[in-house]
Amino acid sequence: MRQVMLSETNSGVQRENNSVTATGQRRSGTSVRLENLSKKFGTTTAVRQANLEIDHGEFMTLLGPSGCGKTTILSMILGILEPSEGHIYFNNQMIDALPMNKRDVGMVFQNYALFPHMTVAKNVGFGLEMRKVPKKEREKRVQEALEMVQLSDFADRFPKELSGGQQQRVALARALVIRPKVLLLDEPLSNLDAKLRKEMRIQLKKLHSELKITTIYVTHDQEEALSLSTKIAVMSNGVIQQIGTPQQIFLRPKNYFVANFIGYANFIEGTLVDEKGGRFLFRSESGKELLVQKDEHHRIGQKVMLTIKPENLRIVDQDAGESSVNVCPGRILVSDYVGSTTEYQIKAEGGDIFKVSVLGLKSYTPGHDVCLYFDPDALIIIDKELKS
Ligand SMILES: Nc1ncnc2c1ncn2[C@@H]1O[C@H](COP(=O)(O)OP(=O)(O)OP(=O)(O)O)[C@@H](O)[C@H]1O
Repeated sequence: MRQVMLSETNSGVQRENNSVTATGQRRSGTSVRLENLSKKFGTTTAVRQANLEIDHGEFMTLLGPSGCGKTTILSMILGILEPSEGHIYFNNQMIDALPMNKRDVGMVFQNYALFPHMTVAKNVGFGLEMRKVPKKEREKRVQEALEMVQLSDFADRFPKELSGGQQQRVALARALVIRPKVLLLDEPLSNLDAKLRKEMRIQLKKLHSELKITTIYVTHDQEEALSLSTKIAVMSNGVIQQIGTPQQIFLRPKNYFVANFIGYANFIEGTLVDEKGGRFLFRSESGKELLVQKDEHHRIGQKVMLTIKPENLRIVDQDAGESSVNVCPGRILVSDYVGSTTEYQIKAEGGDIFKVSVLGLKSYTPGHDVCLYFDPDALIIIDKELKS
């Protein structure tokens, strides 16, 4: 996270697909493309060969743990950091040489960085004042921006007279008032409490569907990413591991890192040994055989991992399932009632421990013998190796 002043307007880059909303805000249609973008700080490679296409009006989230290079990517798009390699394009025009004040990019930071001695209206209008926008036009645009974030009645207050959520909305208005072609949001909700985060999330979503500004959002919170984004790029160690819609990422993680990061808790290593009834036959390292749905990315003979979510792994009675396909005997180790669900840890035959989440009160206590049912359609084949 860094703290920088907002960017300027009047880009030298050609504008495309821009129309004006009822409130005068430009519906911005700028595509952003990163091509083999890398950034090195001495011996640290913060971003490695990032390739990313962000369509007009898309809400793209960079999702990953602390230090994986998310802010570094935003900083290169904003223009405060120069890439070590690669290029950035807005509407298919390379902007590498375009200075920050010509990129027409708005940015909101985690710590909002409002000027404490200025009123809300002054804070929002500051960027326009710097750009010498005439007073009348400035006042009109400040009013519009405050309307967008529902803070019209707060124009004369000072930041210290606002709640955290309201301050963050001022920061958003300050970014929107310049009518940016691209909006960069760096963990903008992380300083807010859980309730406010949710409220702001809904507001951000509404605002994006109204304004359709191409938005790049940075977070390490998977729920936020899944709820807000039209696309997600999951990152680890400076490398983009997977790009897809929230559904694709959530239902079809590609590798161990992505699956683990978004909450798949059970992993089994083994090999795809055969094909049976239109499914792959998988043999785990402990010898357990499981049928799993086929996908076009894997082939027989390949060493892979299977993963399944705790809520998709089922507990069945021992008698019911002993001889059935994809059923494995096990013993309850831990049962933990946590509100609407009970979380079990079950030691399966062969020694692997699985997590199972079941709706409702607990039915089994530790020591109870059960069987686990691995639904072939809920088992997902992932790669063991990360992209590096
Ligand atoms: N100016 C700098 N000089 C040296 N190393 C840096 C600099 N800025 C970032 N880094 C390093 O680059 C890597 C990526 O940092 P970056 O801030 O992009 O991560 P991030 O994913 O945004 O993390 P966070 O979620 O904690 O903000 C980290 O290892 C960080 O220490």
